[in-house]
This record gives sequence, structure tokens and C-alpha cells, in this order.
Amino acid sequence: MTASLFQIINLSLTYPGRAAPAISGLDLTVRRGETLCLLGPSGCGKSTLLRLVAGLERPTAGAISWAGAKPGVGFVFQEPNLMPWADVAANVALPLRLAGMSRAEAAPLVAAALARVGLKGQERALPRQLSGGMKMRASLARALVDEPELLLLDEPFAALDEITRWELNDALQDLRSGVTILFVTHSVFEAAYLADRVALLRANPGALHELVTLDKAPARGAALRASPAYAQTCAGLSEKLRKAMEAK
Ligand SMILES: Nc1ncnc2c1ncn2[C@@H]1O[C@H](COP(=O)(O)OP(=O)(O)OP(=O)(O)O)[C@@H](O)[C@H]1O
Repeated sequence: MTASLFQIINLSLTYPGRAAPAISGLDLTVRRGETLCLLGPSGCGKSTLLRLVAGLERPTAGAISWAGAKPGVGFVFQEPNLMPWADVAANVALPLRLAGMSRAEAAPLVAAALARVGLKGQERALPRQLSGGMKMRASLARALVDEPELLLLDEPFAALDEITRWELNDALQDLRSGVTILFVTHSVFEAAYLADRVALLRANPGALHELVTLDKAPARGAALRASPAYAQTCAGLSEKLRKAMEAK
């Protein structure tokens, strides 16, 4: 049994001015080092849950209980949110510079983060010179540069074309060792590819519908995507998602 990183306990949030809660009575234990995908219909509270875990929102009721000291957290959104006037190195260095580190001290850490996401040698490029996939890699590098234990990803690859999306999923597979990942997605295929476990949420109000543990993938990359086991996982998750969407 893997140790838990944190526990979400009876968590509820009603946004000010809203009658219905965005999230209601959600219980979930997140394990250290796992990739947990949050999958569910639009409006079921996936982004809200990530924001609560990050401490960007305060719950109306319930709590998030950390097993130890609250770890460093990296957050990646659907938009890469890079500073357009700054080169890749300066963008990736931002969390370190905000923490008071000099440019010289930051440089090797930036280089390591860029290597980790497959952007080695792109330090001097400006965001407008990068493809959509490369911008997202830079955004990932910025989230990883101060070596957070927990990475929160909110539909990070949803705006990318299919092939780039698969490449980014492969990149995430490569870098995830030692990091706990909470990954919001609408895509059954992405969840089936990346997740150790999938939390299926339902809407109105947002709540946990079912927690699914996936079998350890027998392969990765193209071999995994072409495997019957992967097709079966996708079909199973699709059916569970359909049930979550019908649940009241
Ligand atoms: N800042 C806010 N103020 C008021 N209501 C909000 C706010 N943010 C989200 N909501 C509402 O809370 C509910 C959950 O929204 P949230 O964005 O967390 O869902 P989601 O599952 O991430 O949706 P999607 O898949 O469409 O991104 C929705 O009904 C939404 O309208």
C-alpha cells in the first residue's frame, strides 16, 4: 500500500452568489507518486478541485489534510501563459527568480528542466517562435523547475492537435517519476494512457462517482496505444463516464 500524499475529506465548495455547490462532500486519498486523472462532464468541478488542492480557493466545508508538510506545487493550465516578451529561459526561471534566486544560480536548474521536457537548447527562443506543443513544454518546464512534489495539470493539452497531444503525453510519462500528478482531462483516451487511477466525477453537484484503478500498462508509446489492453481500458472508462454523466 503506497503512502498517501494528502487526503481530501468531505470537501465542499459553494461559490459566493451561487445556490448550488460546485463540489459537495468529496472524499479522496491521493497517493504519493501516482498519476491520478480527474475525468467527468463539463461543470462537475474538476478545475475547482485542483484550485482547492493548490490553496487558490478555500473550501466551504471539509478539508485537505497533508500527510506531512505541504509540498511544493506546480500548476499548468490549458493556456501556456508564457510572458511573450521574455525568452524561454526567463519564462522557465520565473518561479526561481520570484523566490529570490539569481539568474546565474537559476541557469543550471532551467537547463535541467528544459532537458526534462525535451526543449534542450531552446533557452533563447521567444514564445512566438515556438509551436503550440513547444510552448506547452516550456510551461511544463516552468512548473517543474523548482522540483515540486505535486504537479497539478488542468487540461494542459486540450488545445493541441492530436499528434502533439500524444507527444506531450509521452513527455509526461517520461518525467513523472518521483512526482505526484493530478491531471484534469475530458479525454478518456488520455486518462487511459496516463493514469494509475481515474477519479470519475459527476455534476450537479460535483461529487466523486467512482474511483477506478487501472492495470499497469504493459507497454508505452505507440505500442501501448495499439494494444488490445489499452482499447479495453478506453472502452471501460467510456462506459463508466457515460454512467457518471447519467447519475443524479
Ligand atoms: N469563480 C467562480 N464563481 C462562480 N462559479 C464558478 C466559478 N468557477 C466555477 N464555477 C462554477 O462551478 C461549477 C464547477 O466548475 P469547474 O470549472 O470547476 O468545472 P469543470 O469540471 O472544471 O468544468 P470544465 O470541464 O467545463 O472545465 C460550474 O457550475 C461553474 O459554473
